[in-house]
Amino acid sequence: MFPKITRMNIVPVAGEDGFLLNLSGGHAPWFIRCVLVLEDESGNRGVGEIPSSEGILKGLEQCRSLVEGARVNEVKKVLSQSRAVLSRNGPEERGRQTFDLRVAVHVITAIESALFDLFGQAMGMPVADLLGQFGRQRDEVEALGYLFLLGDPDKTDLPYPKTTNPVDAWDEVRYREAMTPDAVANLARAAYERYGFKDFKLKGGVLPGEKEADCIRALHEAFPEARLTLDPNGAWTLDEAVRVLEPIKHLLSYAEDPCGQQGSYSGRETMAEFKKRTGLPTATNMIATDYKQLKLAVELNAVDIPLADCHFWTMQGAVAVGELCNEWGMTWGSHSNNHFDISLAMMTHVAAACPGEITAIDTHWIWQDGQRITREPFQIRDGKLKVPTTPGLGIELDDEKLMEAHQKYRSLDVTQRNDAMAMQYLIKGWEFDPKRPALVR
Ligand SMILES: O=C([O-])C(=O)C[C@H](O)[C@@H](O)C(=O)[O-]
Ligand SMILES: [Mg+2]
Repeated sequence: MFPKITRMNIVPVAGEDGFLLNLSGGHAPWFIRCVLVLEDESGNRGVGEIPSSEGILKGLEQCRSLVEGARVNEVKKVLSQSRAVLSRNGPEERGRQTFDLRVAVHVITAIESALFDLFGQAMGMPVADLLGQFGRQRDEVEALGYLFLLGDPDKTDLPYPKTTNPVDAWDEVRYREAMTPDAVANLARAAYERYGFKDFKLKGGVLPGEKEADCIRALHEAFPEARLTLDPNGAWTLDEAVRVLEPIKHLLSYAEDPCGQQGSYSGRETMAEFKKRTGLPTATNMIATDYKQLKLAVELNAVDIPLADCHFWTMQGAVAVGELCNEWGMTWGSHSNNHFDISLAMMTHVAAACPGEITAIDTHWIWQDGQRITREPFQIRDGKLKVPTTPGLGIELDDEKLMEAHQKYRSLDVTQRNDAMAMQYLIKGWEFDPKRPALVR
């Protein structure tokens, strides 16, 4: 008999973040996540990490009675019951922010991750080996260097982290203003030195498009061999996207959400048109975020690289997208938001189980590196993450660090990401506009 789950702990947590800029505004000095910890009768613990919001915390509570008392091998039963309960809350929208505002899919993922962690431990198998039709497909997962334009923290009175004892170039640059092509190339060099990335992505949707194209030119000059992409989160109109990216298309491997919903045209329609007009492959974490959207995106030939982040596709869902991509001649990739080391492990296992050639996964980890809630966070070396061979997710929770992160959450009095708050220090009264780069006001 497999052990029963005796306890479900829902632990909202917070960590430190820099002044990272994007279409939604500027990151606050903190980021908010939710950790789910399941304990079973044999004393094992399983964990999951997702974004946090009041809705998500409530959604997890709604599933408590389905999880507690279940056996650790009842993964599918618990997940389908949870799905049914959550569906009664009504339909949900991703929204137009750079981040996904849905509840149910995140709640399911937290439960799924913690259950697979426990089930894997009971079976003596790593989660990657249990996922998808084929299990583990690789022992190392490539990650990309995820770069951001950075606001000047000294223009705010917010408690942004400061580096006191830099150990390397990355520590020198990660919390300082970076608004020029040179500064972006410097970030890439410093990140390369520490992590060995072969690919880079620049978060756009901040400056006028042409200025961001100049940053790509600087990145190419610094790393002529690197696969590069620019992601304005759909801020540009179709014409703007073509105008900005056509001159640098030979430097880009693909364009991520260059345009999106525009007037009466859907994001899938404008992206399909963008692909026709430029010949550039496209990636998205905005217009193919569930099966219906993915079907429409494929029918319209709008997307080459669905960035199926397990946090909003579920772990099994993300691998299913990877399997479809492999069959349909598309390329699987993963999006990310700020995250702790549990999510890093979840994304690594998921990417390991996707068959065929996949693209380097996004991770915000480089901005959080040094913080942890597990004893030994996975490391990025030579641009890669090793997929563990130990049972479950292969991580061990550090209770003291978890409590520290929870105390930080409690001290903040915020329950959800809000990038407008910090942005208002740079532009008084700043408000989100999905069709205008953050500093174009
Ligand atoms: O690829 C993306 O769209 C993201 O990583 C979305 C995130 O919300 C990003 O914009 C951020 O962290 O500011
Ligand atoms: Mg994106």
